[in-house]
Amino acid sequence: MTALLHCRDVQHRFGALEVLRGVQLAVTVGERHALIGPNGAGKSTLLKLIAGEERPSGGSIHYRGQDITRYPAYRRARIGIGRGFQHSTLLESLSAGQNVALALTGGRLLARQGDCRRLAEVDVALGSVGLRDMAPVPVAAMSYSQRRRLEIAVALAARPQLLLLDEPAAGMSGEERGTLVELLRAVPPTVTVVFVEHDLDVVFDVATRVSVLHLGAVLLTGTGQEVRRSREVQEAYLGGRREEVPGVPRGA
Ligand SMILES: Nc1ncnc2c1ncn2[C@@H]1O[C@H](COP(=O)(O)OP(=O)(O)OP(=O)(O)O)[C@@H](O)[C@H]1O
Repeated sequence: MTALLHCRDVQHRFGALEVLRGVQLAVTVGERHALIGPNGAGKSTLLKLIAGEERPSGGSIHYRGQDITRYPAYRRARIGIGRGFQHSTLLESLSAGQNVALALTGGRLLARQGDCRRLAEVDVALGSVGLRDMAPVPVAAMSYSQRRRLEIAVALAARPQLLLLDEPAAGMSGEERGTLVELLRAVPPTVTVVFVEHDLDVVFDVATRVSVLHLGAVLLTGTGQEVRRSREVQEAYLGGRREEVPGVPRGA
C-alpha cells in the first residue's frame, strides 16, 4: 500500500549534535503509529521535521506522494498535517468552545448569536473528547487532563488527515490515561495518527504499529507484539529489562 507519509533517509543535526542519522519511516492511511525510544533519541525532533517546524539537514519527507521537505509548517497544515503539542498552546482566557472555534474558522471567533453550523461543529468536536459540557468554561479553569483532551479537539477541528501528537499522556494519572486511550481509539479511521509516547501501556493499547528510534535511526518498525518480543529493542531501549515491557512475561 502507498504510504501516506514517507520519511526517506531523514537526517538532522543541531550544530555539532547529530540527532537523526537517516530515519526511514513509512506510515499508511489509518495507522496509529507510535514513536518510542530512549530520552534524546530524536522522537520530538522527527515530529517537528514532519510538521515543518524544523528543516531536515538531509533526506526527504513525502506526504501523499508529494515531496514536502521544503514546505513551511503553514503549507503542511493546509494539506492536512495537524499538530498537537507537548506543551499547551491553548488560549487560557478563552473558553473551551472558543478555542475549538478558532481552530475551525482559522482564527475567527464566532459571533455570540448565529453561525449555528459552526456552533454545532464545536459541540461535536468537544463531544468527541468528552468535553461537551465544558464549552463555556475558560481554559484557565480546566484541569490538566481536560486541557490535554481539549488540545486534541483543537487539533482535530482543523480536520487533519495526519495528526501528530507529542506525548499525549504526559503528566496524566492512571485513570486519565485510560480516558485518553479511549479517545485516541475513537479518532476516526480517516485520520492517521503519529504519536510520540513514553507510556508503553498507552502505546501498546493504541498503536497499530510502533517504530523504535535508537541512536538517531529506526531500529525496528512492527506491531506492538513484534516490538515487545524483539530482543534488540529490549537491549537498546530497556537495557535488557525484559520484565518492564507490558505483555512480556519474565523469562519469555
Ligand atoms: N532546538 C534544539 N537545539 C539544540 N539541541 C536540541 C534542540 N532540540 C532538541 N535538541 C537535542 O536533540 C536531541 C534529541 O531531542 P528530542 O527532543 O528530539 O529527543 P526525544 O527522543 O523526543 O527525547 P525525550 O523522550 O526526552 O522527549 C537531544 O539531545 C536534545 O537535547
